[in-house]
Amino acid sequence: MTAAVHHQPVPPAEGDAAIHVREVRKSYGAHRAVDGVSLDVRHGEFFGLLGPNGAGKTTLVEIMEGLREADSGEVTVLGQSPWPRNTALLPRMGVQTQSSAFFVRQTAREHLVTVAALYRAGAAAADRSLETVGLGPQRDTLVENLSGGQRQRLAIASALVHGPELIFLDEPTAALDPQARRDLWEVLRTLKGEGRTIVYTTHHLDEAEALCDRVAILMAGRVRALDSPHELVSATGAPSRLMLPAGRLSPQKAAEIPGVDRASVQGGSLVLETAATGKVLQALDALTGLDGVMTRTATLEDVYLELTGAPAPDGTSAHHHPTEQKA
Ligand SMILES: Nc1ncnc2c1ncn2[C@@H]1O[C@H](COP(=O)(O)OP(=O)(O)OP(=O)(O)O)[C@@H](O)[C@H]1O
Repeated sequence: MTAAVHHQPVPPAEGDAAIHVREVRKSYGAHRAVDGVSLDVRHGEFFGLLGPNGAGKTTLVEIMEGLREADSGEVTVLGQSPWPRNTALLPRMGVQTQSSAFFVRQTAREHLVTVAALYRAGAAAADRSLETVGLGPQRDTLVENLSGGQRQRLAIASALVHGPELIFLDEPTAALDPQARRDLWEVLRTLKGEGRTIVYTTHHLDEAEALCDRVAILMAGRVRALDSPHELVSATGAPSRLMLPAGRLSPQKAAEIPGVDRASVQGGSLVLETAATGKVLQALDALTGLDGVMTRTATLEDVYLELTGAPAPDGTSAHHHPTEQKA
């Protein structure tokens, strides 16, 4: 894939958020899929939507995209209401979903040219998008003969072909091999660099941490946390782990080091959990030296597991994670 997108950069937007969501609710029968969500996505922001299966991510995104009507609440996208279906918004938005439809009897390029034409964009735009997602070599392959990962890239190219200022991507890397995944990250960073706003649904926490300016973690239809990955990780109580070769120090002795919360042997390593990494490293240095000692600090995945693992019957957080976004 090439990171060069070559579409017109988006002019800097002023003022209001790209997406404004207030107290949005949507039920299917008695089931509250989205249960009072409020959030803003800023212009030019790379915004991640995370949460377990069934948390309400797709429902919320479809409401933003104008594909679904909310039962109540307020939604504004690029300054307009997306519902009832707002055709003025379509050229400004790109949407990739898990169930993207294709013209399977066409080649990859023909498919993209067809999609581009729907937006009054020319064949050159189709060619650019093909290159952007690394499908140049498959341009003349029938869509029905593309691999799963290649189809996924074609879906992404279809979402980008008209140079939209707001892009919705739903698990875009789900079927990609590790190299294609990293390549797509570069493409996405370039899109962001061009000033585009990206709403990104993913189950890959490493991806959210590497790409997103802010993430919202949804659970049972509610926002359980919303902030930058860095702030969420800083605010978490998840410990850092220090690992040293087992046998160098007994777990009992390690547990006595001030600041060590837990010491256990896992595989060939002695693993120390601590919230006071510096202090424990100093003590270890004096006891055994630091050769071969590895540290693993808390990640967004730790935050996510801590949040989503905890029961929340009333939807509030038992932890001290910020649920209010900073303006
Ligand atoms: N059309 C529908 N009719 C009835 N129930 C639905 C419908 N769509 C979704 N639901 C239910 O609403 C809840 C939220 O679903 P949604 O697809 O929004 O979750 P999600 O966070 O996108 O999940 P996943 O990570 O599995 O894609 C789920 O319990 C789901 O079963």
